[in-house]
Amino acid sequence: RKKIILDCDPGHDDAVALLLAHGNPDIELLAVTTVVGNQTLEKVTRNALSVGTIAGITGVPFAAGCDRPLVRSIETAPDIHGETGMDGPEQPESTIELDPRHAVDLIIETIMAHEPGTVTLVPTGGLTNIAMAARKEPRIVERVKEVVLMGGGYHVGNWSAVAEFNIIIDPEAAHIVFNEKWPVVMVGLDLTHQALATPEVVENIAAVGTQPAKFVMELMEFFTKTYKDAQGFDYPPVHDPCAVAYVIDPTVMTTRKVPVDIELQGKLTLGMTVADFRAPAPADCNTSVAVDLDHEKFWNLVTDAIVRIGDPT
Ligand SMILES: Nc1ccc([C@@H]2N[C@H](CO)[C@@H](O)[C@H]2O)cc1
Ligand SMILES: [Ca+2]
Repeated sequence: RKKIILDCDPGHDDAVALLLAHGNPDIELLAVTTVVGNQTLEKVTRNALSVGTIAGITGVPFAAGCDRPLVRSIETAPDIHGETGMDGPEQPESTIELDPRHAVDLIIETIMAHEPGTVTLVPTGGLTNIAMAARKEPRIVERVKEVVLMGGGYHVGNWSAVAEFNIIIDPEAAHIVFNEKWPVVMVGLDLTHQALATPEVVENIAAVGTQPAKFVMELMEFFTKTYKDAQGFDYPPVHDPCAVAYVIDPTVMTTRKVPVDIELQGKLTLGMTVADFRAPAPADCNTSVAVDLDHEKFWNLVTDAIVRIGDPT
């Protein structure tokens, strides 16, 4: 099984990523950590615990991390995720106790406790916790198998013309993560904008008929409305589970090995993930970007995970 740490900011799509990671039999979820992003740290942490409760996740530590970016001030996304960060469904009170450790320490301890090259880091929010972990314990960089992150976009932006939310809310953290010597797979908007929750997709999930399925359906109803109002999409792109899907089955998408660096100075381009497609990629290039999604295979993974979760509560 593939061991992962999910660092997230739930977030409607982070919630689906967590359900996919928990439900898929090939993934061993070692830890769930939260970071400020879609909403404040307090709100996204409450949301993560709610999803864990609904999914019946036990024996997995949940820890909260950084409550603001390394340098810049907090920027949240209530226009998409609402005031709670996961508006739409009723949220149960959590039955999961938050781990007392800081997320950065839980990330470090988890990686150092497992064989080198066996733990995959899956960030689906801003990269503040990941950057802090690499600075506090540089040895995690050569031990991590790979970093598979939802973020960026080589030709697409959503928080500016050329920058994506997870990167631009903490571009200094992103610069650290993309420039460490670990392998980075960037699952950006170019890919995730193909992961649309169409009515057919939502119907297939609703047909599972369980409480978690109902929860996802209600998440998607809200996400559909806000994505339409705020970004003019007919159907919402469910970004974060794409990163988990890649870890489960890399053939669910195509990738290109290209150098990627983060713009920190641009007036118009701050937070842009600048990908250099000029061939050939340098031999020491440790970054790749996701290009084409196998839509059918992806949504089958998500629906299958929800089926496997059953009705735990
Ligand atoms: N408009 C908008 C803002 C933030 C996000 C969140 N950031 C990433 C997509 O930009 C995902 O991780 C998602 O949780 C999605 C849409
Ligand atoms: Ca997210």
